[in-house]
Amino acid sequence: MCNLVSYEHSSQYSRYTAGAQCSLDLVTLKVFEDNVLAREFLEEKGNGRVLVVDGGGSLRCAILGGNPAVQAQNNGWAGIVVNGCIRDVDEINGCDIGVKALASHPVKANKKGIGEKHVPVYIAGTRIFDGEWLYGGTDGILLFWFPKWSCLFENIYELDLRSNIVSYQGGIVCLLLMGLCVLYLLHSCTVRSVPHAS
Ligand SMILES: O=C([O-])CC(=O)C(=O)O
Ligand SMILES: [Mg+2]
Repeated sequence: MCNLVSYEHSSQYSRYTAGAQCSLDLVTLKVFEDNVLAREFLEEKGNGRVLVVDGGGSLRCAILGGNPAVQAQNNGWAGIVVNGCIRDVDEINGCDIGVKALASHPVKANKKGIGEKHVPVYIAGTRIFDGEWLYGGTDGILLFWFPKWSCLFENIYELDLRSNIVSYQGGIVCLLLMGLCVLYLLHSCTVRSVPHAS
């Protein structure tokens, strides 16, 4: 297990957790030691989204630097989660966006533009899908399977970028509830289909 360090502007992360707005849909990106696609994303309007960059956990160079982080702030992104390293940490900490990464590294990444956008990624034991919703806070990150209803099911799963602890408790409760609903529906149908003996 790797130690994940949190680079975050605390006010931003308290903004993530304040009020159950459920408004932070995430965008996924899979790259390896290359920062071009992340920069491309952050040049777009963020509209309060969070960019989740799976850099394969590489600790050999930084796939996010200060320039794109500033751009992300100016373009209205809410945060960036990096399964890899970042550089220009002081500049990033000065930005009013939440950034979480594994560590910092002074070396720049490649600029070949290789990677995949909007694909499922696997970070800290958790599969993360494009379009899911995310809350980031100083305690870690909460992800929600289905956006519109996610407010109803807190803690569907938790990705803690400091300790790598993933909690499925809420998800299990949610699955049990759904299972009970299915059983109830099946039971109702069965009862209705019994012919009257008269
Ligand atoms: O220029 C780079 O590749 C990385 C960097 O420091 C930045 O984006 O600010
Ligand atoms: Mg820089």
